[in-house]
Amino acid sequence: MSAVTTETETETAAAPAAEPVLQASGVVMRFGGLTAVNDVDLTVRQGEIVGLIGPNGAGKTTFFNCLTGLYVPTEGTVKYKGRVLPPKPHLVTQAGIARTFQNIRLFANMTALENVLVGRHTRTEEGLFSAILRGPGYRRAEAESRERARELLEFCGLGAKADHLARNLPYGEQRKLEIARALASDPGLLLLDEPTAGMNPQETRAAEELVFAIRDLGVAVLVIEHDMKFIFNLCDRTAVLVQGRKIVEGDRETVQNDERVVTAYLGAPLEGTTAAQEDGQ
Ligand SMILES: Nc1ncnc2c1ncn2[C@@H]1O[C@H](COP(=O)(O)OP(=O)(O)OP(=O)(O)O)[C@@H](O)[C@H]1O
Repeated sequence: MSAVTTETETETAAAPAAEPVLQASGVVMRFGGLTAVNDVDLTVRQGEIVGLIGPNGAGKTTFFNCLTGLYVPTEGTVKYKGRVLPPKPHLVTQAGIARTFQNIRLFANMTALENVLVGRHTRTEEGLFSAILRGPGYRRAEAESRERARELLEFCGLGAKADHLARNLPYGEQRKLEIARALASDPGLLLLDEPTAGMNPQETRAAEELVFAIRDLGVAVLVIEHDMKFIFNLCDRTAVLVQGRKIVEGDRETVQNDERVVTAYLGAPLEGTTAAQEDGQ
């Protein structure tokens, strides 16, 4: 190789070194006699969008809860950027993992901007006294937070809705607001739990673009979805959970052609497969 390295060569050489952002190893979650998550390993690397699919009750949300400190796994470890995560949700957020929920959890009587500001608090350093005294440090931090919150609303397509109450936003926009709020904590990894549930097809396509844009910001994404077309359009890799176990993980072809996956979905071809083939993908 020549001594002069072009930018392209540098990028190509750097690509295989993408660091793991998330490393879940041997994660088990038991509720009494029920093993909801059974010995699951999953790695998400910098720059990746990874899908997590599986039939209802497969353990997907429980696995998310294990990653975000809502549950302490019965067994196994979860590392973020090489460090074992503390099993407390606010510490996980502080470490750099943000999430959205399957059932939207916004502050209904607060504006869109205020909801994003709430998501920002883990990144503001002004303490209680500063807040009470409202000194220059506090005012500066607050102004910066507001500016960042407005940027995030703009980024998520909600720039014109900053002053609307969350409860008055259409469902699809509430989902986007959840994403804006999650991004406010400046995560390195974003976990999305069924981000397109209740969205119409146009909103779903727009959500796809938003997830690509988030990845392009340098945020790795792990997404649970039942919409297979969404998953296969978006994800570099997809893992399939069935009855708590990861039965397969790979690219679109690997997952779609795996007989165990087809069987798990009651023998029906995976939804989205036909559309994808028609697209010639
Ligand atoms: N807190 C809990 N206590 C007892 N059982 C639970 C608890 N949370 C989840 N479960 C059980 O664990 C299993 C996995 O549930 P989970 O919600 O993780 O599945 P899922 O794949 O996310 O399903 P869905 O696609 O329907 O959201 C289910 O049998 C569920 O009833």
